[in-house]
Amino acid sequence: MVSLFIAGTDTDVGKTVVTALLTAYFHKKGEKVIPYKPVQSGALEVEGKLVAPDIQIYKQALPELNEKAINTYLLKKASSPHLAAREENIHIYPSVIIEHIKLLEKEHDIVLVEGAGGLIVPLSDDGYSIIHLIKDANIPVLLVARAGLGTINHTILSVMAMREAGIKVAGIIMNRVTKGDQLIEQDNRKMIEKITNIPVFGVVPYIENVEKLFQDDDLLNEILSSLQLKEIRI
Ligand SMILES: Nc1ncnc2c1ncn2[C@@H]1O[C@H](COP(=O)(O)OP(=O)(O)OP(=O)(O)O)[C@@H](O)[C@H]1O
Ligand SMILES: C[C@H](N)[C@H](N)CCCCCC(=O)O
Ligand SMILES: [Mg+2]
Repeated sequence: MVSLFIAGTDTDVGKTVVTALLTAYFHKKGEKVIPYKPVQSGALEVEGKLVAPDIQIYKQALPELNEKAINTYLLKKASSPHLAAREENIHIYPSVIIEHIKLLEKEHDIVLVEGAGGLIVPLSDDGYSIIHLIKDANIPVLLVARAGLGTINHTILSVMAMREAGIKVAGIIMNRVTKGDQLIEQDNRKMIEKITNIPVFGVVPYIENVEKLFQDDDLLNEILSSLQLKEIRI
């Protein structure tokens, strides 16, 4: 039915953790939700097989996920997808990804599409990037941003780029990937909301052991209830 693109201000900001949290949230609400990682670079080798690291986290939130249905391009090099694809003589076709999103939309209430890195991350040598894919797929964005020092610039630049591209930004979720100065983090949230006029739905706390998060229902429910996810309008 509907899709939400989980974009980030950078790589390693927590798009996967937020996608998995949203998967758990919508599943608990009884929605038929599916996360989709169209392009995964930095594939992991597990028992001689290449697997997508992000999907391993999704499966902690929703164990019954079929990996083949939620990843289209699986690339070895832990780099920008355009380089990883070039290294393997693979071409990433946006049309293939968009078609797959439409197929998933037919079978689910909500599709959560995770990007790769930040917004201006090329998928091919011609510079076609994640932001172009979002525009062509015509999907609203939930932007994931670090909570700490440096995020004001990254987040507002990302919002400016999406606005210039005519992309709808549904909201922002900030993420404590590190334990930083709380005064800075609280002020970051206020300044970002004030300057962008986009709601920050909440701040994901620093999680001591992400691997165990989805087995700890109390912690999971505590984090989910601390985020104003009911405010997300798709
Ligand atoms: N709130 C948090 N507390 C502690 N660690 C976190 C938190 N959020 C993310 N991490 C850790 O930070 C790293 C990067 O997170 P994640 O993989 O979600 O980033 P990403 O934006 O999806 O990266 P990519 O661009 O590779 O997809 C991971 O090791 C993850 O476990
Ligand atoms: C390998 C990494 N974990 C991501 N999958 C891809 C990040 C691409 C970042 C490109 C860039 O901004 O320089
Ligand atoms: Mg990720």
